[in-house]
Amino acid sequence: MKSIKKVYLENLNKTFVTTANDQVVAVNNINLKIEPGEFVTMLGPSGCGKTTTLRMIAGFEMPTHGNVFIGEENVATKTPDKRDTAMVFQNYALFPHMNVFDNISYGLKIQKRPKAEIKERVERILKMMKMEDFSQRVPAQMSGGQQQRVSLARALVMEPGVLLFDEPLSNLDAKLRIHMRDEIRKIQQKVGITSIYVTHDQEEAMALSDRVVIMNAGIIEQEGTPQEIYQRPVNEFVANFIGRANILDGEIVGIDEGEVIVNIHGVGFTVKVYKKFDVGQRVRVVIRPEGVLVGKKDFTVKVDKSVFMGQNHEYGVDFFGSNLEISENNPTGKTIYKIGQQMGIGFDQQALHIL
Ligand SMILES: Nc1ncnc2c1ncn2[C@@H]1O[C@H](COP(=O)(O)OP(=O)(O)OP(=O)(O)O)[C@@H](O)[C@H]1O
Repeated sequence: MKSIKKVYLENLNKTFVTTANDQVVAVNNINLKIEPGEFVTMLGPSGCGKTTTLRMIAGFEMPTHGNVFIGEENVATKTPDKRDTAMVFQNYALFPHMNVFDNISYGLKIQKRPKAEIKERVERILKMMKMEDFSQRVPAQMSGGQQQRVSLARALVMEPGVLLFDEPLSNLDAKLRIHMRDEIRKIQQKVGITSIYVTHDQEEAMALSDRVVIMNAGIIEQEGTPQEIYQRPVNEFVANFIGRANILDGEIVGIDEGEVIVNIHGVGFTVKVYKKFDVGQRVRVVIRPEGVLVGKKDFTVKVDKSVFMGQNHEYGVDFFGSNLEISENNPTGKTIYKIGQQMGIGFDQQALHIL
């Protein structure tokens, strides 16, 4: 395997000019460092600029301005073949008339590698991906998941410094997506290759990544480990985009080292903080549905929704005129509250996060 490369995007911008002569800022001066061997996912709503960013890394799109470093080299204006990257596409992009072996070996043939080397490399990848038995099949004789594995093998066989994924699992059904994402992660860790992955599926991003980059309207809202993004979102956009979030009004009423006391509708909670707050400051507080505790006495609320989901019981309650979502884990043997009933609740202080 050749060297595993770092990637650095510096003030990267892409402004499209439409046929009506409107300017669309798809990517707005983003900066991002990706370490060698890291698996980074770009996640965001439709139109946020994640695909355009990936395509600028691959060389399918030229930046309006800014730089793309792959390793030490600035490749911003180079064609895709002059960059040390390989891409796995959403639609697999396999040659329909070629069998698996020929699809995987295509890039190496273009590079005019010796026949024996091609055979050895393709067979090694097929073995690693447990696809030896498929080598003579053509794409039409395989399932979507199998075709996507061929597409991944075709990228890996080139031994690129960076592997790029453009929503590779979107065309697969839910069960296969989970299986394939586990497989992608396993293979990526085995090979140790730097990987940049684009998706709009937050669960996929959390399951795959060392680091998640949340994009919105051409900018990066937050980057961090899946835990950081989920537990410590920097703003309401990120809190609402990743998982489900209840966002409550509160007021800082006390400050101690690394902690504050926040008053939420008359009840004080001690919360760990990561930035400076002042006494009297009005704040927004995030609590995930699983951080709301059923059976506590801090607040009495009325149940509007009560749904048994197996692993958890989902409630919706009226909390001072707004809806509060509650997810009670492992409901077996616990009291089930029905719509219209009163329920006592509290908040897990460790799960409260002040924006
Ligand atoms: N060739 C183009 N000409 C004009 N505008 C474009 C072009 N390509 C993309 N855009 C615009 O740039 C913005 C970002 O698009 P991009 O495809 O990067 O978003 P995305 O986050 O990948 O969305 P999706 O998840 O829907 O693919 C969008 O507003 C899109 O309409």
